[in-house]
Amino acid sequence: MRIIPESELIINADGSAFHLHLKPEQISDKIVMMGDPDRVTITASFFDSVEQEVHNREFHTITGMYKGKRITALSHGIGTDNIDIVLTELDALANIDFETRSVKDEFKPLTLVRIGTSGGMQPHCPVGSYVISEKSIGFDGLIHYYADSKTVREEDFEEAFRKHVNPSPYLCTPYVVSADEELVNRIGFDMIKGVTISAVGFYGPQGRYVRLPLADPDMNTKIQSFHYGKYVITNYEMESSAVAGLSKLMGHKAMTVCLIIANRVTLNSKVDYKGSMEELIKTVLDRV
Ligand SMILES: O=P(O)(O)O[C@H]1O[C@H](CO)[C@@H](O)[C@H]1O
Ligand SMILES: O=c1cc[nH]c(=O)[nH]1
Repeated sequence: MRIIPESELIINADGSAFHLHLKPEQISDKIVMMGDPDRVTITASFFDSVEQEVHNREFHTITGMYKGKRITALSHGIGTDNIDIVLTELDALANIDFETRSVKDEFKPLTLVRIGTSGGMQPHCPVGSYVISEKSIGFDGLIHYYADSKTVREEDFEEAFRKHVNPSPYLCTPYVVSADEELVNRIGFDMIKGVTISAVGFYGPQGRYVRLPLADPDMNTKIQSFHYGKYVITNYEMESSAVAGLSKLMGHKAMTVCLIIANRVTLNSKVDYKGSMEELIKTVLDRV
């Protein structure tokens, strides 16, 4: 039996996971996740009762009951680097015995749904629409740090994308992963399904030119014209690739659904999106 050293999985003095500050009994196996800590408060406002509320850094967690289901709402902050922390600690909370520091005999699968905001890359993903990341293309490179990424990556799709977009060799090699099919069909049956790019930033890495000129000003034109079978790239956000990829490697079910708050084709955006976000959250809570 492997004992995981203290330095590799840091457990706080109160028995909680290092960053999330959560103890194993404080999370449900149904988890909804979002970048914004305030979105967790909004999510919990729909709960019938609240059992736990924990804050640390950008990680805000509330566990409660919603229509007879125990659900955890948790904020992950921005970026796939945060997803590495959140997914590893959630998986540890579910599947590692914090007393013995060893992997439990029985695997506990988690269901993880990220409810995010996103930028639409096609005319059929206007501001206000809900887009499911059926597949994600990670520009982040996180998955390449873990063994067996080949088992969850879609290499033919990756190759076709690389040929079409011809990314600079200085960037991470883009990887392609799919969300959990059953979850996508259950939660997103009436929503737009597409392919999402998880970028490593909001501005230059998503082709936004504010003051600094871009290294590849044609990147978004190439992305918008890319086709692979029935698939086109629908939207940009910053976490879905790592959520889908790490969850698949760990054996959990995961998907991302986003509210489109900017459209990069029509060049418009909406900053007052609270109502549409509340509707999306309630829909996910009903279906998860
Ligand atoms: O609204 P959230 O869930 O944070 O998602 C999107 O918004 C942030 C950027 O503004 C990134 O985290 C991106 O993925
Ligand atoms: O354009 C957008 C909007 C929200 N989040 C992103 O990452 N990009």
